Amino acid sequence: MVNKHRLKPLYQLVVNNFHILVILPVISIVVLRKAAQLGPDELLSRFHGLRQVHLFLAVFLPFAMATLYLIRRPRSVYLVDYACCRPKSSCRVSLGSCTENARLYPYIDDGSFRFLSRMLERSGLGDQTYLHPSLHDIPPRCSLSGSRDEAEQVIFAAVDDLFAKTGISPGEIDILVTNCSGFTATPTSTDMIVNKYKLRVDIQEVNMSGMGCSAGVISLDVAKNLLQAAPRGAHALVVSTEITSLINYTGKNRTMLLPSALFRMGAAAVLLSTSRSKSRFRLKHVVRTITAAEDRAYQCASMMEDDEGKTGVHLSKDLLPVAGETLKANIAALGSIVLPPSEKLLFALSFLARKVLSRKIKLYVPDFHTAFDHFCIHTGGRGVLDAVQSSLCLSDENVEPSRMTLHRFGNTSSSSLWYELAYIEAKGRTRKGDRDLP
Ligand SMILES: CC(C)(COP(=O)(O)OP(=O)(O)OC[C@H]1O[C@@H](n2cnc3c(N)ncnc32)[C@H](O)[C@@H]1OP(=O)(O)O)[C@@H](O)C(=O)NCCC(=O)NCCSC(=O)CC(=O)O
Repeated sequence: MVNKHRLKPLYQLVVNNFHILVILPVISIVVLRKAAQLGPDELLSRFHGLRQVHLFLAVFLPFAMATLYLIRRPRSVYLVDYACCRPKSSCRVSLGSCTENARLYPYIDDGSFRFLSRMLERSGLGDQTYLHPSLHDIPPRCSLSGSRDEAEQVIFAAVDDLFAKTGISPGEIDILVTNCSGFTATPTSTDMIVNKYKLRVDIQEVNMSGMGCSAGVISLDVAKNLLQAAPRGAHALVVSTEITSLINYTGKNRTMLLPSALFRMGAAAVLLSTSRSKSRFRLKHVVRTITAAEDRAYQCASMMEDDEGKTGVHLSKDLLPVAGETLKANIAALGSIVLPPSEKLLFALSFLARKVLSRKIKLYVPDFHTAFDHFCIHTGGRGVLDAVQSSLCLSDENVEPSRMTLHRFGNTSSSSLWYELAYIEAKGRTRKGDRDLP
């Protein structure tokens, strides 16, 4: 019997190197046969027959086209370094203390308490995640000043660390992009950073809110686009965070109780540049997939009031399937750019077979290990990680950085992928040339 595991590397070798293994030899054979048919005298006389203008065009045109391509292609964007906030140890909360506190909240009934404690148990969070001190109180004290304090704590800790790591001075920052879904105060978090670090008056700043965990990657894309339009060597500072202490839901709606079991304090600061010097990573592709046009996707995570007028964040049960479908669409778009021809061909064949032969034929799930060495999957909750692992056929080792980040830091929303990258690096798993999927 043919061993599938031995056959696949051979198949990949042939398909991925088709041009070297097949096309180049075929062209060489055709050219050599033609040359042999003509003979050396005929070849020489044809060569002498070439006019200077032909030779000039043969050399100049490819050279001119290559130069034009190099001038017009978008500048590469590099990730100089990144830093993740580790909140003060006084902010640490164990699952036990979360449960004990919840039992004492005056507004929580038995049903809500049982649900919350079960969700805490099943969430995938460990005993060392962080919440702002205002949420340690019984009942929690949620206020604008508390949230501003949380924002300052996590953002400044991450940015201080980044400046210290990179040795860059605040005056060298040209672009500032921040994202935080729930906390949108005036002055904004970008102004908070400008004021604290006395950034230049002419920096370009963008402050994004309400965009959830996806905003981390969207911020990178915005910073990348701004950098490509800025003078060469410019620097962009991207700060991603979620502030947990603005709202504490006091109602009984389960979909709105769930966030308090999952979301935790955290932030990451990232320095990007179009200069390669001192950079650690290259930002290769950013693919956005926006599904807000569909009502089900639009409504799956929203800040709202329940029937009793109590404000909270509603996480619909549809969120998991919607996230799965969106991820699939996003990966398909990304896959068409990054996957090797061997995987694209298998996918195309399974797609054709499904269309032409039978709908029972399963679509081939590409082997993403052929395009990526590490996976940073958003730590949405244990259920999110389980679903992504099974739909992308990832190994336990692939999702370990996400599970460990969820365990250690909880769902820190848009900053979670940087904590995962930090985990991968701390474990010494990255090598030069590795490719990461955030
Ligand atoms: C919460 C979980 C860890 C629970 O794990 P379980 O294995 O117990 O899950 P389960 O599916 O069996 O569900 C257990 C019980 O919880 C209930 N349940 C599950 N999801 C619910 C929801 N969204 N609202 C209300 N109830 C919910 C189920 O009905 C069930 O109740 P019963 O047993 O009574 O029938 C998991 O379901 C999970 O990770 N869900 C995804 C959480 C999520 O939406 N994350 C994304 C956050 S947004 C985000 O991350 C983006 C951002 O940052 O902006």
